[in-house]
Amino acid sequence: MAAALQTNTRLHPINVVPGRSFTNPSRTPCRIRCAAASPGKKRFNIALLPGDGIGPEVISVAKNVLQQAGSLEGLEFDFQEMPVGGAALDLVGVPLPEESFKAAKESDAILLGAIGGYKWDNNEKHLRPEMALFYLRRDLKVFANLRPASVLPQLVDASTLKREVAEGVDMMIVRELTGGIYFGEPRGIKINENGEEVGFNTEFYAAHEIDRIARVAFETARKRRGKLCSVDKANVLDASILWRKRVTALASEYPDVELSHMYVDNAAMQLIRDPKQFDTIVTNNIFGDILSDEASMITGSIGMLPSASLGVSGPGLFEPIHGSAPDIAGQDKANPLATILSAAMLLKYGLGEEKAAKRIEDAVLDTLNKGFRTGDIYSPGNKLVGCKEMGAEVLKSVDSKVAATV
Ligand SMILES: NC(=O)c1ccc[n+]([C@@H]2O[C@H](COP(=O)([O-])OP(=O)(O)OC[C@H]3O[C@@H](n4cnc5c(N)ncnc54)[C@H](O)[C@@H]3O)[C@@H](O)[C@H]2O)c1
Ligand SMILES: CC(C)[C@H](C(=O)O)[C@@H](O)C(=O)O
Repeated sequence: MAAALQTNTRLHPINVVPGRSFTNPSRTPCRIRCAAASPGKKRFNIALLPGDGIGPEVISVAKNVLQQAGSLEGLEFDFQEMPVGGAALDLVGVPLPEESFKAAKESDAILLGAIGGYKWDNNEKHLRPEMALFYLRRDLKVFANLRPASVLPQLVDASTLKREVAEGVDMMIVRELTGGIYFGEPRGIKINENGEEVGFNTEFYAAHEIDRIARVAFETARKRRGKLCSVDKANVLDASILWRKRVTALASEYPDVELSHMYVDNAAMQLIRDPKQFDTIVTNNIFGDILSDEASMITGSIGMLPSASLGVSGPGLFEPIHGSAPDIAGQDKANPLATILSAAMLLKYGLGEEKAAKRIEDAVLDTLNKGFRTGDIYSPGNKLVGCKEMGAEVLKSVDSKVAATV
């Protein structure tokens, strides 16, 4: 298997900023040999963007799981690993090198680790690692961010909420990803008429942006338990008033979906009070960012939550919802399950390969059933493992499923 892994890994030279370049240890892909070696297999190009901090640790583990689950379903992957975020800043001076974007854009799907870290925290805004995420999301036009948050039976005791509150929680947060205050104009920092510095951003939504995310959410709810809660701040914000109006107008097209509305401050409270009341939540960019981090703790850890960012066409972007966790980076402490489950979402939503996705989901459950836990989801009586060992155990479970089904 290791040979196949290496053969399929494409490491390309990058030339981005004039006068500055770097070359990855170049290994030419052997397309002909690979294709000849496995006739009849479906092949996909996957862009791997490990990023910073724990990003490379969780991506390396998730890549192996993706490769193995895929190969058991007749899929072959050409992986192209490219720098983004702080890693790219250090190499070529920009957070999203053109070559990295090109590789992502031309791939069939993108798996991203995480971006950011203390080292670059004081950079000017356009030179912050996080800008890579904004450019990727905006330029790939992946406006719909699906963030599932389910309490797995194996992890009820890892939740910070009481068992009876956490047990059975299963929700999908549909976060608008390419609009709102993250991208609205005007924004900036300037000196006002009193000579004082002022910082400002604009929460901006056009009707079509609300409609398209609302449609994704209605469709999502329809395939789940048929309940959609739209979260806004329509008692204060004009953009939210329009949001609520458009979502309400669309409801007549989805009579099978029960629509409700909730103010975001109440939603933050209700998520902790009675999270089981939620099935599908649809909300704007910033509220979705905050509520999904909150929801992650109901499930036990932010290290558990995957995400899929999808547009109308082109590759989807798949990433854990957590960040680069600089406090534990390089210590083999990261929980790789959010990234492994993002790989499952990549297979399901990005490539339409549901069977391979299921293999990964089953393997994660199997690994948890065997009692393996990283520190963030550890509870007494289980076996504490690091990122690598957790990955190795999931890989074993992917394999053992084969033995059971062959
Ligand atoms: N999508 C992304 O790439 C993304 C998302 C959020 C934050 N960030 C960036 O990451 C950096 C750190 O941000 P932060 O500290 O606010 O959030 P974070 O998510 O990186 O970490 C918050 C806390 O959760 C823990 N944690 C996160 N992921 C974990 C995992 N897989 N396993 C175990 N523990 C985990 C961390 O150790 C930390 O204590 C910042 O630069 C931020 O901008 C990036
Ligand atoms: C790092 C940051 C820019 C990002 C966001 O706010 O979208 C993160 O919190 C996320 O959820 O992916």
